[in-house]
Amino acid sequence: METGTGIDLLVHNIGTLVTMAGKAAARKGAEMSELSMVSNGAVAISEGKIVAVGPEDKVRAQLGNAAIAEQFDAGGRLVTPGLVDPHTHLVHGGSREHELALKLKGSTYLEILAQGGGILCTVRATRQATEEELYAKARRSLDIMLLHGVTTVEAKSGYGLTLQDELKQLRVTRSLNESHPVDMVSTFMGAHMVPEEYKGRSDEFVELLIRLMLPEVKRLNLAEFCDVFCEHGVFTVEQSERILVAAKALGFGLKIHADEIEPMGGAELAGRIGCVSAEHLLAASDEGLEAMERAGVIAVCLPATSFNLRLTRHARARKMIEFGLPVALSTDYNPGSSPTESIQLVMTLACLNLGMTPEEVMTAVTINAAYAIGRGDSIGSLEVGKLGDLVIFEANNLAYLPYHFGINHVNAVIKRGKVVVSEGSRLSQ
Ligand SMILES: N=CN[C@@H](CCC(=O)O)C(=O)O
Ligand SMILES: [Zn+2]
Repeated sequence: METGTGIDLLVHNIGTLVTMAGKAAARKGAEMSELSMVSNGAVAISEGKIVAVGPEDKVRAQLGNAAIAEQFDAGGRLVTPGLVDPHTHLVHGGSREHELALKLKGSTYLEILAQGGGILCTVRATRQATEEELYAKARRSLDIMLLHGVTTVEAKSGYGLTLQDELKQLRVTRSLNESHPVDMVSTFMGAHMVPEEYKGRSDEFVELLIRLMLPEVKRLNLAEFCDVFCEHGVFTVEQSERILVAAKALGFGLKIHADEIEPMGGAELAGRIGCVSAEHLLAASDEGLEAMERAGVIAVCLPATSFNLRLTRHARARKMIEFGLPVALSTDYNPGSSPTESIQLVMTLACLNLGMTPEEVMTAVTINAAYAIGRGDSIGSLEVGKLGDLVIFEANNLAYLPYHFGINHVNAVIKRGKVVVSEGSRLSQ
């Protein structure tokens, strides 16, 4: 640390500090269990970034006589990097609680969709909503995410499916990024569904996406990634490839909802065209997972979705880790298949249903999630130069978080060096 640098915030008296410090890449295999933990730790933050981190005595020695503007006593608690939610459908109109009764009567997700419900129901509600209404609803969900320890969120469009309605969703994400403490990463997902007005003409809609929507979203700089729902009855592998290859040529990073329900070859496609991440993957083949591993694609598993869809099959996270794939976790927050903002619930489900250990889960919601949205160089671990994004948990060990489930363990959240949640439930913005 440079002598004379003033410290804006010193977080001290940390019982267990999970730094996630390590190699500058997504963690795979046994690396997913290496968390670089420190006992009796401290973190010093200046101008939003970490300037010193480690055992408290060493951090204090490093700070020397530097002025410390504010101190935060962590009270011996567990402190981790700010959690990262790398896959959400945050901005949308309406809700779909009526689908619960259909589900209980045995209707599947794809059956509800084929009957004009599901995503198409939310498309109608999103088209009807004003930008202000969408903003207010998404902001409430973003507050809940922050209260649960999430400091960076990816958000997809895909409930507009016309240029104007997609841009409306994307502008809401941009406004949230500008006005809310949580940092947003924006993804264009015009290929979330074929809209009703293009029923039976999906190739024409694919052309519209490629010729009109993608270039316009790029021109307005409203999204960094492009995502496609590659699934039976939605977009084929061939259509998904055309859209993603066009997006790549425009400079978008690529994501794909792959092999969620039916084995389609989506994981193979993700490897072939170099997606940054592939999501869901419940039905992905061994060959698909190997193709992803060779291309360095991050597997984003969404256990709240398989739980909520009452699926007996889950993403094969253990196999993925064995294959050397970096695994990330996310809520997949959306009004249909995963109406929850709670990343902490996801952490429990990842242990119980995917067989991941608490250490692997922590890696998956921090550093690997950060790499899944292209932010591995600035968030996801507590290292000098990275953002001062920290969560103070009402716990003194890692396993306690997934073990004691269904409640919010957050005591406080620090975003870019500012205390934005304190005493577990107060938003101090
Ligand atoms: N599978 C596709 N898209 C979302 C669900 C969206 C919805 O049902 O509204 C998902 O990732 O689960
Ligand atoms: Zn999704």
